[in-house]
Amino acid sequence: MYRPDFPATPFRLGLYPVVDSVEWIERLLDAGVRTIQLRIKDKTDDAVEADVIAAIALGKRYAARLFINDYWRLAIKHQAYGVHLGQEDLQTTDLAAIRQAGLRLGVSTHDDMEIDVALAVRPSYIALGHVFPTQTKQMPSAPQGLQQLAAHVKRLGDYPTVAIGGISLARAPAVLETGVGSVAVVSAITQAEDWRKATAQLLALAGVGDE
Ligand SMILES: Cc1ncc(COP(=O)(O)OP(=O)(O)O)c(N)n1
Ligand SMILES: Cc1nc(C(=O)O)sc1CCOP(=O)(O)O
Ligand SMILES: [Mg+2]
Repeated sequence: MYRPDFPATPFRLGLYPVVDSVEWIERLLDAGVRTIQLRIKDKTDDAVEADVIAAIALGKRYAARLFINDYWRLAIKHQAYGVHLGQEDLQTTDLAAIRQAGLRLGVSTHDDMEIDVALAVRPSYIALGHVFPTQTKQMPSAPQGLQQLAAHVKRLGDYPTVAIGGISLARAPAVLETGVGSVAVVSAITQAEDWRKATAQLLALAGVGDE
């Protein structure tokens, strides 16, 4: 069986909001979230560096697991807890530098072949998406659905996993029933009528993750 070749995360990362600003990071950490990602798209490193520094500082202040999406050089430079990368990023990233710097690595996957690629990298966790249709990101593939998610979770055994894509409060219980270690959400929190209530309800279902 495969084991991570990057620093470990707990199997259960719990509720994992993916957000695009330092303001959201601070709000959600203050609301009790302990696994979170800063996902700012299509900017230069220079343009996002101040936000990356601020997000990492907040992650440390709240003893949270703060992942930086895409900007792996900045994540290393400022010592984030971890980095999240997509499949296409794997070809252009210095993975050894991330490992040597002691950062955790999460990798996106969307089917069995992408899981093979991810397992070859032996990241800290494997993200499984998109489970349901999503309005947040244009996806080239079809939603995998709960059955396929459950099959992936079973295949991966005790490898840490994160489900993402179209996960709402109503759908979260069925997602968690697959045995996946974490649910990552964007719109279920950021587009909620009452984000505090939505976060509290999702935390009650998915938890804050294990130590
Ligand atoms: C937890 C988690 N899972 C998947 C993704 C998607 O990452 P990626 O494929 O790199 O796509 P972008 O988010 O960069 O558009 C994620 N960010 N987080
Ligand atoms: C950023 C992202 N990555 C996905 C993947 O499948 O890799 S799905 C997704 C968007 C998730 O947003 P929401 O919770 O609003 O559906
Ligand atoms: Mg990415």
